[in-house]
Amino acid sequence: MFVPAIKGQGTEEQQKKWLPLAYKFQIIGCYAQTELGHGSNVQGLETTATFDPMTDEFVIHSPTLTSSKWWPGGLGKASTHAVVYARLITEGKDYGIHGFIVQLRSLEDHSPLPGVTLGDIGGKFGSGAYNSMDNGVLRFDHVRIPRDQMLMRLSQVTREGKYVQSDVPKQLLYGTMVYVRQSIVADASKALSRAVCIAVRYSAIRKQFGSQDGGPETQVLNYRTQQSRLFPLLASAYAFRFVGDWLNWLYTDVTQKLEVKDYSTLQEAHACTAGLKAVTTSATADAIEECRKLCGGHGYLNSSGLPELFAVYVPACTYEGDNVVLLLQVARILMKTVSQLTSGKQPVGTMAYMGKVQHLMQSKCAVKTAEDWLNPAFIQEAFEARALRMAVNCAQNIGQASNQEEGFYERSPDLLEAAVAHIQLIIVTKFIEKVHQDIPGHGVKEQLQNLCNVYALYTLHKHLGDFLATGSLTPKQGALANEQLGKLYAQVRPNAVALVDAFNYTDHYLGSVLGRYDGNVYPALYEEAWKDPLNETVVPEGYHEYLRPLLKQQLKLSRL
Ligand SMILES: CC/C=C\C/C=C\C/C=C\C/C=C\C/C=C\C/C=C\CC/C=C/C(=O)SCCNC(=O)CCNC(=O)[C@H](O)C(C)(C)COP(=O)(O)OP(=O)(O)OC[C@H]1O[C@@H](n2cnc3c(N)ncnc32)[C@H](O)[C@@H]1OP(=O)(O)O
Ligand SMILES: Cc1cc2nc3c(=O)[nH]c(=O)nc-3n(C[C@H](O)[C@H](O)[C@H](O)COP(=O)(O)OP(=O)(O)OC[C@H]3O[C@@H](n4cnc5c(N)ncnc54)[C@H](O)[C@@H]3O)c2cc1C
Repeated sequence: MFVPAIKGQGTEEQQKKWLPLAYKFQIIGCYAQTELGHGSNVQGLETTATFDPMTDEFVIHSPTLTSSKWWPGGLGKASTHAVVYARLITEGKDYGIHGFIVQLRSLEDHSPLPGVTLGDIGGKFGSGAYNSMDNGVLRFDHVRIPRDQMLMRLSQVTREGKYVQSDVPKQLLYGTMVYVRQSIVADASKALSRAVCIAVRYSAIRKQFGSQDGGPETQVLNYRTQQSRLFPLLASAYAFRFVGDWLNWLYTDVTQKLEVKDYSTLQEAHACTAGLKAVTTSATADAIEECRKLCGGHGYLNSSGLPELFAVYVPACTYEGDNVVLLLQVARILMKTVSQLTSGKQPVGTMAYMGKVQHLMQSKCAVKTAEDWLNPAFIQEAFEARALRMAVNCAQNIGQASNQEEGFYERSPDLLEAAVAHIQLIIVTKFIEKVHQDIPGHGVKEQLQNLCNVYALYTLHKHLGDFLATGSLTPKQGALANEQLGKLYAQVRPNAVALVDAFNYTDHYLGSVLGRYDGNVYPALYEEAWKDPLNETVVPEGYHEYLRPLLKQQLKLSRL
């Protein structure tokens, strides 16, 4: 995040000076934005950067305990420098949050520079899983940096202390977060596909019940309940991969447009990265835990690989923007778009469907049979109608409040659901678009088509209440979707293992005795148990101190 911050907010001169140092690890940087008192509310940060025209320097200061920087990854032990976000004050005026490059530690002996207090914030969730990351705390006591270490692409402070705003939108200050959020979506698919690979392979090996005439028991993968829990997660792993690829394209496109001062897609990039980050990370965190349960008792062992994956993954719901806060950003943009519909302004990009408001508010889904749900046009329209109607309902309810802000506050739980519906529509749309493309490999397209339908119909089934409440579907059509879903699971089953093998993960990368490619699960579990440090001694350390006195007492009593 140090590098993208300098790339996005630094001038060419600043990039030339700092980036080569960072690339060659001659300096190590971190992204110091969040404070003890404020993370989500960036405009509420308290650290100050006051310009001193006498010395041509900024004075970086932490005025309160709550202004201590708190969380930056790499800050605790490793970083020599940070991009610090602070309130810029010049000529007695507060100009709000800006980025500054600040050296924290000596390049000679790594000791903190004068006026800098720093350290690690302590152990984190999951007994050690994420603790290889040194998340840090940082305080400044009037630390001076040269004026040219303010990141000056978006605005400048002159030698005399005049504040000058460039002709670029100030939201570009948040650009680093947009960049990381888009990368988190692709990473969600990676984490989810790891968990699913473990659960699918193990479910093909694990057998319970169902033995007839002394024959083999049933592979748990053949149980309909196992399929209905696992295959939607498999489909989600593919869905997030495709939407992640698309988001990466969108981000590249926006970046190219920004270079020629075209800011027209900035809002679209913000809404899509924020919303997709929120929906994919929440779904992935839940899915990893579901995969643990799908692996029964053995899933709870560290050697299954799932506990560590979960512990490392769950903070993704919080870092780079709390998921609820991000979805409310999407909701704000949805409400803005709905309010502009009457003025004739045509929505664009992923909001374009809202332009069909007249049709979608009244359309009736034409599905009559379960097979009809295999038609992507029906799926697409059902998701569009649900998302648009939820957004319009929210807008109408907000309109009845005494003022917009109050209405938004009161309706925020509904707004959250409307934002999720909009984002799920994007995921479904991008999956449908993907399977319409030429896909090489015999039969691959057909498998992806199945997974696309599973993702869409499972999402529909899970959120059926939304579809019914908005009148986008009838209860009968909801039941037909569920019927079709069951048939799709049966079609996915024969290829389930191949569909996770296709992720091409090595055993080393998976780190799971349950997810081994060769399926040799039981010998591996047995062998792994003997590696437990508790098994280094046959008689445990505490035996003489704690167990023996108890046992001897029992022995004495039994002899009486
Ligand atoms: C064994 C191993 C096991 C497992 C491994 C397996 C798998 C791997 C697992 C995990 C790894 C996965 C991924 C790793 C990849 C990367 C992550 C790595 C580390 C994470 C490091 C984390 C870093 C951080 O967290 S940095 C801090 C992040 N902080 C935030 O996100 C703060 C959130 N808050 C905000 O963004 C803002 O405060 C706000 C909420 C948006 C509010 O802004 P503001 O107060 O200005 O107010 P408004 O809402 O009114 O907005 C004003 C205006 O601006 C527009 N806007 C807002 N944001 C943006 C934006 N980003 N871009 C463009 N425009 C924006 C907004 O729409 C308004 O516009 P209008 O004025 O037009 O309405
Ligand atoms: C592992 C990890 C790594 C991190 N790395 C970095 C880093 O490198 N650099 C950095 O600067 N920061 C980093 N962070 C900090 C991270 O970005 C913040 O923790 C995150 O943005 C959430 O902010 P918060 O902690 O202030 O949560 P809060 O905003 O305090 O959230 C608490 C609760 O309040 C709710 N809430 C908050 N505001 C609203 C609202 N307006 N409406 C409704 N509900 C609301 C949230 O949904 C949540 O339930 C990291 C955090 C973690 C966990």
